Amino acid sequence: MDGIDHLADERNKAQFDVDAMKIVWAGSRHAFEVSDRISKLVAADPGFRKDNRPMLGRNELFKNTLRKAAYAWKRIIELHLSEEEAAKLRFYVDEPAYTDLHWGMFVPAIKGQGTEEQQQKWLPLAYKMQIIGCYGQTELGHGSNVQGLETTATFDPQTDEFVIHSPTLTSSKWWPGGLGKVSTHGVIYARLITDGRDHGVHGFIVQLRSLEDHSPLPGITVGDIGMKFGNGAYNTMDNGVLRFDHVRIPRDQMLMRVSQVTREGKYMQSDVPRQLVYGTMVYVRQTIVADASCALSRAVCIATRYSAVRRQFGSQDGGPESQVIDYKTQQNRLFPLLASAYAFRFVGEWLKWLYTDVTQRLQTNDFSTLPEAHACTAGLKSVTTTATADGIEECRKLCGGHGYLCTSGLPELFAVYVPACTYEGDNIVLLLQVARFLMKTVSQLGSGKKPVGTTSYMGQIEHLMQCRSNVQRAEDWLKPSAILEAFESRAARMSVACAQNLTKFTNPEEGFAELSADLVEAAVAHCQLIIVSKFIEKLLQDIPGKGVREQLEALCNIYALFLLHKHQGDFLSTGCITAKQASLANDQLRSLYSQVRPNAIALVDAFNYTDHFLGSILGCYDGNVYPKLYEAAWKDPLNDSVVPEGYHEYIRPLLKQNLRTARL
Ligand SMILES: CCCCCCCCCCCCCCCCCCCCCC(=O)SCCNC(=O)CCNC(=O)[C@H](O)C(C)(C)COP(=O)(O)OP(=O)(O)OC[C@H]1O[C@@H](n2cnc3c(N)ncnc32)[C@H](O)[C@@H]1OP(=O)(O)O
Ligand SMILES: Cc1cc2nc3c(=O)[nH]c(=O)nc-3n(C[C@H](O)[C@H](O)[C@H](O)COP(=O)(O)OP(=O)(O)OC[C@H]3O[C@@H](n4cnc5c(N)ncnc54)[C@H](O)[C@@H]3O)c2cc1C
Repeated sequence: MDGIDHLADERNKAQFDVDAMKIVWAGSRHAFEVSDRISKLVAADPGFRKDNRPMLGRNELFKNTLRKAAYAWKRIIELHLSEEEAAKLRFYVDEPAYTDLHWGMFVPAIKGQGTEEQQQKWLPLAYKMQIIGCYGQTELGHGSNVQGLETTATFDPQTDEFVIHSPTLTSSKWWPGGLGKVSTHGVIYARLITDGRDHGVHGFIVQLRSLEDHSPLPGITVGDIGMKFGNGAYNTMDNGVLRFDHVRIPRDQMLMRVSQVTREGKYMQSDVPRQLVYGTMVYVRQTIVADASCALSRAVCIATRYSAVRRQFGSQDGGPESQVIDYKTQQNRLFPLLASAYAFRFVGEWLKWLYTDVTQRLQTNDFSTLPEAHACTAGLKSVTTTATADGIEECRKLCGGHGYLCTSGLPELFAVYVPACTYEGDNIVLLLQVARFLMKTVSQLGSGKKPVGTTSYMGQIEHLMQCRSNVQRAEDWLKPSAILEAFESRAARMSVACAQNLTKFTNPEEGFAELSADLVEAAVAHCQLIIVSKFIEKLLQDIPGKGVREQLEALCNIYALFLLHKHQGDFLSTGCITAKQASLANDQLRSLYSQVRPNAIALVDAFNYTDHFLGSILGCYDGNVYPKLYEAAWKDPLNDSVVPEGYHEYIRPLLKQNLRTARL
């Protein structure tokens, strides 16, 4: 606007090499270069404009999304983008659309659960988008309880077909993204019935709409489920409702990697565990952890830049007022979120590695790490999305009144992000899965079976049950060993306490239900330990760039000590630390905030977000907030006329009537 960088002084204060940090954030130089190039390409293309989203009605908004998705595909083809580049392009276009489900769930479901033959048949069509697919699992009556789904797929040996049917209202598919108006096909989850026997839930590829004129095929009723939370926001997505009336599909459209139905109608199970039917969810949960770091870093970037621009109180001798970022209360709310964004980035990287590893093992029929992969993806999805949704809302408050304006970008980000706490598994339901895994691990401790992976700390259970932290000075909390011991003993003691309480119940399931709130807390403690320990492990790697390691160490300590402060009750009640040590941790935290303060703007610059992607006046790179806010206000449709529409109908008569009343 005025070409001046209003945050230049802040950028000059940085004590580290921001370009080197950009590479750490991106994961590698290659990832950085791809991300940088594609984000700029999207930002420069008017076809991807998004600032008008909150003003559009549903039909207009949806059509606009269809246009953008088609345009994105055209650009992907024209520019010969690789799979990685195309995924980045969709990410930077930053508009939820049916393509998320097509690429994010439909394709992975066929890859993970289809046989070689099925993959060869369906994947090329999906890759070219000659068919568009969704993931049709949740029903009106059941989402969390997958085993409770009611849709049926009954084998008809006469015709070698399955008959897909919705027997009740509650069996209507409800929520699948992309289903409402776009998908031509779906991976539909239904109870498999052969010869009168129910074999539980399996996946089937079902064509839903004609490839000629897009009308629903016979026996299929399909539509959108209606407006969702927040204007614009997730309403770009056509979450759908779907009912089947005895729809017939060929037998070879059941996804048959896990189990098969023969021509004669015989049900056969491979030696693959049945939980692989849930494999797509494990995959998506892993990607959601990486998405959490993106969404949180985006909100934190906005709040940090604006906190450096915004001044309130504290003027001395007519000088400028204080930047709100200098208030310790602001730092105490903002810097742990900045640290969390980095923490989630690194745990996301690790989880991707774990997922790749388990996938490779599955290919050789090694299923040994599947339970841990399930527990880690479920638990980390839950903990990171909860913290991110809360964090985005905190960032809105950190921006004061202006944070409530759509032009801050925060209301829309919150509205789009918050269902992540529910979709792909309700966060509490997922933590209960982690708790089951932990109780199993604790119960096996005496059996000589060594806990491995993320539960290997339980191998030193005797030490962890009685150790006392030896922190004596605030600086002692900077030692990774002190932090790890405190987090490990807290997690171990909470799990063991739950396990001991469970033994008081004759019926273990009753006990589990009664103690579920405590079990969820134990699961959170375990997941937070994973995040802290993966951040510490990241610091053991070679980290080039002046001052980069020091900044990451400070952020790692902030993340850990902030959690320790927030969950003091756990640490104190389990006797892992004393009240004095808790207070020392808090002292250390304050001093870490002072260390991070001069680097705060550079630390958010390292995310390398374009102004287009951020979509926020408060977070714009040059910090020139006020003129931009002022100018944007005048662009609101309400300001198209000076006297509003409706004046003559509703305002003028009121004013006249008031005059008459006043004269009386
Ligand atoms: C506009 C502005 C800007 C834009 C800005 C953008 C910025 C922000 C960016 C945001 C962008 C986002 C983009 C992403 C797109 C996403 C789109 C949304 C997609 C959402 C899709 C969905 O929402 S799709 C449906 C997901 N729906 C669930 O998620 C159901 C949960 N419900 C279950 O998942 C099961 O129901 C549940 C509970 C396990 C019990 O299952 P159950 O009853 O069968 O099993 P049991 O509990 O009895 O467990 C028996 C044994 O199975 C073991 N086990 C269980 N699960 C296992 C597994 N998965 N793998 C291995 N093992 C497993 C367990 O550990 C036990 O093991 P053991 O026997 O050894 O103890
Ligand atoms: C935006 C969005 C997009 C979605 N996209 C898709 C999609 O593409 N495909 C698809 O198939 N589905 C999709 N879903 C559905 C989603 O996966 C489910 O909503 C989710 O799994 C939660 O299930 P539910 O709605 O049945 O919640 P419920 O289980 O009914 O949850 C209600 C409450 O009950 C609690 N609760 C439930 N069970 C237990 C328990 N055992 N113990 C303690 N508390 C419990 C929960 O914590 C929650 O507080 C989407 C949902 C949303 C919001």
